Amino acid sequence: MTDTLARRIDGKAFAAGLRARLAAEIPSLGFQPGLAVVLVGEDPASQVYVRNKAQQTVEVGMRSFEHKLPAETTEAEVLALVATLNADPAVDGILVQLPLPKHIDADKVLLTIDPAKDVDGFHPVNAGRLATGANALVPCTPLGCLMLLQDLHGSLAGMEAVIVGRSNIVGKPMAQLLLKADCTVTIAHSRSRDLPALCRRADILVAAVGRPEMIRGDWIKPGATVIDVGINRLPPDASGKSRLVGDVAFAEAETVAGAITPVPGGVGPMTIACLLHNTVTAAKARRGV
Ligand SMILES: Nc1nc2c(c(=O)[nH]1)N[C@@H](CN(C=O)c1ccc(C(=O)N[C@@H](CCC(=O)O)C(=O)O)cc1)CN2
Repeated sequence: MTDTLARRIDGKAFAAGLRARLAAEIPSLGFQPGLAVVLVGEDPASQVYVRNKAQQTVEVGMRSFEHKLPAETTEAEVLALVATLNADPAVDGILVQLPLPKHIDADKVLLTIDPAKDVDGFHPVNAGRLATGANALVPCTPLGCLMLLQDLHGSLAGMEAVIVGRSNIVGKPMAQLLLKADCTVTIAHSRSRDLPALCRRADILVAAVGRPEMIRGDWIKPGATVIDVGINRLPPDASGKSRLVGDVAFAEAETVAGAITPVPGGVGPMTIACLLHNTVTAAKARRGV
């Protein structure tokens, strides 16, 4: 524990700055990039995220195409919609909001998206490009984490990074990005031996496990930078209020860490800002700009 509290990394402000830079760039492109977002079903959190995506897309000066489909939509219908969007010249980016209803195979849907329009960066072609160091569309959440880290530290070369979580959406691409930035990278997970000791090695600790407040203060190396990707809504307390917490026990962690992302207001807002960034990247690449 240290006398001073960790610096709070303000993802909300950084995301606003990124959106402002995109809004300034878009009029000079000579064309208007378009983003199509597909939502299947009525998951309340997904509805909010999709609404925010559409609103922010328009705010930065791009075209937004929203496709809201009922929960009983068949897999074949979703695949047909993706095929139509692949062929639509006004659409530069396609995002299918996750999670999908259980009767739809998400991997099959993601595989159908044209890799050049895959602004989520989830298609195996983009995952492979990222892994081999080629130009790729990079998953938005880890890209946002990298931007925050580089803004804070400049070069990350030589730093010891530990990522807790091995998902295709966050853990694995985060590891590739940090490796590319010359960090020494460990991916830890639920079966890792002595997780607290592994975490204590980290100059950069990325928590992406989806378990509320699992990473405790005494798992953190004094002065480390902690990036909390978790967004967990706790059940309502006695007063009826529900609270959003990360995968890190924030009150403990901020007495040990050097810098930390809060939840909310840390990594979350970067996800949508990076989606807009990826759409502009995809739009330029499709036109050879
Ligand atoms: N196709 C995708 N599906 C999902 C992704 C994704 O990147 N692509 N990520 C998440 C959800 N998500 C965007 O889709 C997302 C999550 C959280 C936030 C955010 O700004 N969170 C706020 C808090 C919001 C709240 O109050 O609930 C914060 O952390 O400050 C934005 C986007 C799963 N699906």
